[in-house]
Amino acid sequence: MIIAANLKTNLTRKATHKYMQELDSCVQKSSQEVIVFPAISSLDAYKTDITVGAQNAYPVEKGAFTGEIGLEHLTEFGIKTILIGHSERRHILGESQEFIAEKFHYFKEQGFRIIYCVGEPLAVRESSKEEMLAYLYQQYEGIDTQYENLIIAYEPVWAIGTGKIPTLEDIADIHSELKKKSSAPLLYGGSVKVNNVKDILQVENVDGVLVGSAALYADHFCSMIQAAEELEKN
Ligand SMILES: O=C(CO)COP(=O)(O)O
Repeated sequence: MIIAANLKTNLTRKATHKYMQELDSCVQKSSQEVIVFPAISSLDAYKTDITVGAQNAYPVEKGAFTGEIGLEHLTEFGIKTILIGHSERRHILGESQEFIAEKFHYFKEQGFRIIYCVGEPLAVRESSKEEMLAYLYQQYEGIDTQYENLIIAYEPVWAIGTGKIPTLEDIADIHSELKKKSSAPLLYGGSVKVNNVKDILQVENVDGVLVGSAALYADHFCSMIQAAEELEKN
């Protein structure tokens, strides 16, 4: 399974290096695919089996895009994995579906592994299932759902950072619908914690998790990796 951590705007460079060292010993004993997306200031060529990904980058090699990093800043560290379409980039930073699709196309052309995020806000969730699926499917516009290096992450916006998660039946239902759009590995994200990760990973069509706040502690994230390991062994 794919066990991914999105550290968002957390952990200094020094703290991230300590985090990666602590996590590396846990990952050595695991057959799970572990991906960590550190803060941009902590990108580095870490000596580890953990895949390091970029939470964001501008769809150019380099250029006049103040405040952004481009392909060459990722290549410097051997980074070939990127998160695209996260709800915080959509709803807080205002990235349009058109620009997200442009980013997707650019990093696909560079052969990147892409974790592509989709998810609905609460108001959409509370409407009909048809409306919710229509909203989610709009987030696939301009995206090559057959791209061989694609991973999808379903992250209901109302579950991110709230401690609330859909019922396991709802996760199963939505994941089965999303699998009709793409056979790519499909992760669940949104308030994944040590105490619910095993249940979530056992849901059909859940191929892993994308964890935010609970992954900020290496020991907590390690126990989630171990939970996935135990499930695969049994
Ligand atoms: O946004 C997320 C991962 O990308 C989920 O965040 P939380 O795990 O903090 O809800």
